[in-house]
This record gives sequence, structure tokens and C-alpha cells, in this order.
Amino acid sequence: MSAVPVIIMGANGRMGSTLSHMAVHDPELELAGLVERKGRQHGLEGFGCPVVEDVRELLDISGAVVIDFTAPAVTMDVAAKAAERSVPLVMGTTGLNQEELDRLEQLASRTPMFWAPNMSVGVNALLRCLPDLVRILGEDYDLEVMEIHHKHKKDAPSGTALKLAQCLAKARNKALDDVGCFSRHGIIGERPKGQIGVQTLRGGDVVGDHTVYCLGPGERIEITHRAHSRETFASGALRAAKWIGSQQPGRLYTMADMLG
Ligand SMILES: NC(=O)C1=CN([C@@H]2O[C@H](COP(=O)(O)OP(=O)(O)OC[C@H]3O[C@@H](n4cnc5c(N)ncnc54)[C@H](O)[C@@H]3O)[C@@H](O)[C@H]2O)C=CC1
Ligand SMILES: O=C(O)C1=N[C@H](C(=O)O)C[C@H](O)C1
Repeated sequence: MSAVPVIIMGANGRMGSTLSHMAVHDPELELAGLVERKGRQHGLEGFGCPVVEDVRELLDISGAVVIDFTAPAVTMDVAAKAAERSVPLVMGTTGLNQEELDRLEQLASRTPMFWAPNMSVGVNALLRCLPDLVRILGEDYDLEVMEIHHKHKKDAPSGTALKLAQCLAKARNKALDDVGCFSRHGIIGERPKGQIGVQTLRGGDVVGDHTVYCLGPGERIEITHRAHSRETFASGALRAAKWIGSQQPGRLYTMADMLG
């Protein structure tokens, strides 16, 4: 089978750089092009592929897949351009609002698209198990999610923490918008039954930690996922890049679809 040509957005970013270094050593992939802002392109010429500012310059590459870990406005822009040219797209950007996610669903009718707020196998395995845990524990266990990330992260809470909390709420047939609590300060009174707390810590160079707490009478469960390096996320994204090209347009695919 021939190598899948990949185009990497934000190539000098923390994720873009990890993806580029991994893709160039993967025999099933061909690093076909890099996209980065003017003034941030230093060192990228060393990859030996075209380096551009506008992804449209690369969308004619036959069989190409675009990978995007940048920022919401950039992701929405590249999604529109990829849809226009029917180029498959894998996105990991977080901080997208519901309107933006709805727009991605619409654009996915024109080309296969994949989005996941966390591309690690571990977090996605946890998402699979949580509904059973919540159902078995019942309503007497208070549910909280806590996340820690490096000091450069721009969005809060993390996309993963939101996804975990949405999963917990859904397991109780609730919407996170109705039961989520995103900050506590001052005389807040007793914790309302059924509330799902989501708390954010920021500092240092933490790659990404997430803990789900189930706090019950006489006991508690704490489940923690810690990413040891960004390669964990990048390997999920590169696997998605190899997978997405053979999927039909029509919906926004995610890790659960790929992992089966
Ligand atoms: N889904 C997942 O598994 C993961 C998601 N993320 C998310 O990925 C996103 C990026 O994270 P980082 O790599 O840490 O950020 P970063 O700030 O290190 O990298 C973003 C890169 O995008 C570039 N960029 C900005 N505008 C651009 C444009 N118009 N065209 C091309 N490049 C442009 C920036 O110059 C920068 O190099 C965040 O939303 C983060 O939450 C991060 C890790 C894992
Ligand atoms: O910005 C990051 O670094 C990460 N972002 C993702 C998120 O918001 O959940 C995934 C990962 O935890 C790293």
C-alpha cells in the first residue's frame, strides 16, 4: 500500500512539531507539506517538503490528508477550505464552541472529517468504561473531573475534561449544561445532588492529566489518566490520518469510530 501524504497545520507548535517528527519517520506516511504562520516557520525547511502559509497551496496533492492542531479560528478556516476541495481532515483542536462543532458536522457532509479532543487510546478507553461505572454506583456518588495542563494552554477547561464530564452527565441522562459546575468561590452552600464539577489547574510543563472522582458514602474512586508525552496524542492523530481517507463523508468521525 502506498504511503498517505499528510499536510500538517501549525507545524512549529507543540503538537504540530511532534506530528511532523513522527510522520517523517513513519513508512506508511509521506510528509507532503507543512503550514505555519509567517515569522514562525524557522527550521521547517529541514523537513524537505513545501512550507506554506495558506493550506490551499497544498490541497491539490493527490490523496492528501490534512492534520490540524492549532486554534479554533484556524481550524474552522482549514475545515472550510478542506471541504471545498474534498480533502479529508483530522482535527485535534480544543476550545471549539457548540456552533463551531455543528458547523464541522455540516462540512463533514462534503469530505471525511475526524475530530477528537483527546487522541490517546487511554482516555478513549476510559470514556468507554465510565457509563457502566456511573450506572453501577448510582445517584449517591458525587462526580467531579479535574484537569492539569501546562501554563501555555489557552482554553479551559480542557476539551478532554469537558468530554469526560459530558460522558458522566449522559450516563445519568442529563445534559452537562444543566448539571455542570465550572467554578466555586466564597459561601457556595452545600453541594447540590447530581452536580458534576469540572476544575482546572494550570502550570509548568504538564502534558495533560485528567482525574475523574466518584465520591461516595464511606469510599471514593479516583481514576487518573496522565499523558507522558505528546507522542501519545500524535500517534492517535497519525493513525486517524491513515484511517480517515477510506471513510465516507457524512458525519464527523471520532476516536470511538476508529477504535471500534
Ligand atoms: N486532541 C488532542 O489529543 C490534543 C489536542 N490539543 C489541542 O491542540 C491545539 C494546539 O495545541 P498546541 O500544539 O499545544 O498549541 P501551540 O500554540 O503550540 O501550536 C499552535 C500552532 O499553530 C500555529 N498557527 C496559528 N495560526 C496558524 C495559521 N493560520 N496557519 C497555520 N498555523 C497556525 C501557531 O503558530 C502554532 O505554531 C490546542 O487546541 C490543544 O488543546 C493538544 C494536544 C492533544
Ligand atoms: O492543550 C493541550 O496540551 C492538550 N489539550 C487537549 C485537551 O484540551 O483536552 C488534550 C490534552 O490533554 C493536551
